[in-house]
Amino acid sequence: MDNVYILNNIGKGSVKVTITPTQHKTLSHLPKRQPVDLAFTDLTYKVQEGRKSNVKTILKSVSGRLRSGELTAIMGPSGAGKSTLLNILTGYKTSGMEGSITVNGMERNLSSFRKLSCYIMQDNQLHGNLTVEEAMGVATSLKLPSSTTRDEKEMLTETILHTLSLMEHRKTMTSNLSGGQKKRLSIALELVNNPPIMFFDEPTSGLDSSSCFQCISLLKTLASEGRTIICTIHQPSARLFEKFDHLYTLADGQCVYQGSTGRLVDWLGSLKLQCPSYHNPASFIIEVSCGEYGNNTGKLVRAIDNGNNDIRNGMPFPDQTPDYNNKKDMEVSLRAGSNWDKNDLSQVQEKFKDNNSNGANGHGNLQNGILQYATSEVSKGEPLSLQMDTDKQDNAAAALLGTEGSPERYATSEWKQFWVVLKRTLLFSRRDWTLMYLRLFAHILVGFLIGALYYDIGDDGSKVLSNLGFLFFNMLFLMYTSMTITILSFPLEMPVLVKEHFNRWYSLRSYYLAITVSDIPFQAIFCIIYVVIVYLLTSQPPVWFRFAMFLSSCLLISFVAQSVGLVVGAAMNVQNGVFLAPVMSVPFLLFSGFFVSFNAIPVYLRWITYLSYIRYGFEGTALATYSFNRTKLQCHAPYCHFKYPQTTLEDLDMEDADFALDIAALCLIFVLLRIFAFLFLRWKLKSTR
Ligand SMILES: Nc1ncnc2c1ncn2[C@@H]1O[C@H](COP(=O)(O)OP(=O)(O)OP(=O)(O)O)[C@@H](O)[C@H]1O
Repeated sequence: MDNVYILNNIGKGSVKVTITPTQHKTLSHLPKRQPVDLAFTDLTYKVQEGRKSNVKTILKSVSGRLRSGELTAIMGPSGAGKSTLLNILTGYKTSGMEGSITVNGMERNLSSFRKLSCYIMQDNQLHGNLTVEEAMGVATSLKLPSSTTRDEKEMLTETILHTLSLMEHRKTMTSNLSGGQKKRLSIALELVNNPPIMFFDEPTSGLDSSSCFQCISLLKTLASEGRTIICTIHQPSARLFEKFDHLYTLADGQCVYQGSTGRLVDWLGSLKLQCPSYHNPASFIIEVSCGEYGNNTGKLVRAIDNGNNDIRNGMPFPDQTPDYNNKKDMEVSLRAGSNWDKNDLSQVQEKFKDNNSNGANGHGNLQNGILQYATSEVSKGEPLSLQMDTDKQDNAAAALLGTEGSPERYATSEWKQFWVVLKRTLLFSRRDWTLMYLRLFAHILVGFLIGALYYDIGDDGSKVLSNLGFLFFNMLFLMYTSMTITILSFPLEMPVLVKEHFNRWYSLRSYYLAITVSDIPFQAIFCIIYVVIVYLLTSQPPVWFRFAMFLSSCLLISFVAQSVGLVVGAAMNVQNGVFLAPVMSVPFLLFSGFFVSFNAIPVYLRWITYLSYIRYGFEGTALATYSFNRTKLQCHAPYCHFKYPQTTLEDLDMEDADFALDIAALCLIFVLLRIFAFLFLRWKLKSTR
């Protein structure tokens, strides 16, 4: 409320002055979401180490409560298990885990949970070739339902950018943003659909102290609007530490402290661990956990029962799980608003009691975003459920029960996702100098070089062997250019894909289809330019149908090689891919029919020729050049052995070869490789988790 002051202005009577308190930047245009509390009980995480059945226990039956409206720090010495705990809570890691994780008192359903949460990883995982505004455009297109209008999306983008102080950088390429700005952009992108739970892996890493403070202040604001904000952090400064509401500390995979940051020193004092005056409590708890004051881990773990006990009363946290087998409980929960107990203002106040001492704004700050919704509904004095239509009740029930995911896994249809990712990839390609202009330049340059080397040999009966060398070189060039560019560029996409796919921006299918389709037109244009140059300069038969056959063989070879690049890029990293792909191509080159004709290959090795896509391409271009009753070639030498094209085909063992079969084989290999690449990609996504 505005404060009105009456000031006496000497000689002119009184003047009324209105002082409006500074407004917090708010996120009032975000979609409304329900607040969410997260609890975990007896969480154990084990990994298999080495080949032998050595099992390493990383998290040892830890428990904890992470509440909405609070900024929680997960701290601990290096190797204590912070990242592991975060990965498990986000659902990023699922195998090897035991124990229970509940969301608002209900057993977590991972599919529903991933729609409620977002995970912002340590390295910002942003596409460098987009401006801030474009990146936000992609996020709003993918993360908001299609029913959202363009104006609404723009307003939302503006609000978020304004709140996160990125408005003046909206035209800046993300690659040119500072570390702190990149971090804020990562948050801005995920804020689009207003997830009630946000996880951050070391959000302050790589930032200077001022940016660290800004970043944590921002997280604090997000939390004070009702979100559950959880982040791992390495030893924050005292000023930064004060910003956190809740602290969860791990040592050697066990919980040594869980509670408000304000109570930490007293709690440790009660266990005879006095924090020296003027010492940063955050450093002190880490030092204690590291054993610098003796071995106190066991004592701390027991005092808090490994995270089971509430330090406020030393008692175990109450069990919040409602009995949803009981239909009545379920009805009561939905109807009387008990499912959203967090919407009960009195409970919100209760929750924030602990933080008021800690400088938190309590519910005074909860005007916007999540709790605005909650409190406004309650303030009307009606139970929330009475204001929900039947559909909403069903959805709420499904989400709570976790028995079935909401019918829509993603905010938009797969067609829309495909279209948005395709447009984004085309934009990158246009802006990527290496990908586009260097490739174009290479095709033109090599085209003219080959044209000059094999100039006018196409119709010369004495130079047929050179012409076959030219045909083989075409295969080699097109194969390597399209394969290596994919091997080099595709793995770089992986971290962004992992983040965006995990945060439910799009399905892997739509992403894969979009990137598969996006490079085909460019590859086709480069290949056509190259083929036109070499075909004309080397004087291959000037017949349209032969040119079309020649071109289609070359096009298919480059598409197939690109697919090989995708398979390799999806299955391994750049270093391995760049070495292995050319090495693996050697057998295909040897069995292409250029070095050894089919009949000369030992019978037991002939099967390899059927797998060699180079063979089909080489055969296709050879048939386009010498088959289909081509008339005899010119001969400017005393004797031309290959004057008759039929002789060339006989020497190559291609007299019975079928061009249609070559094309069909290339198409089949193309489709199979694309399917393999998809399967590898899916496996890679799972295995990185
Ligand atoms: N897949 C794995 N195989 C073997 N050990 C693992 C595996 N994953 C994690 N660890 C071990 O588990 C322990 C906890 O790892 P984690 O990354 O969670 O620690 P952290 O607390 O985040 O450390 P830091 O602060 O240094 O990042 C470490 O000792 C680590 O070596």
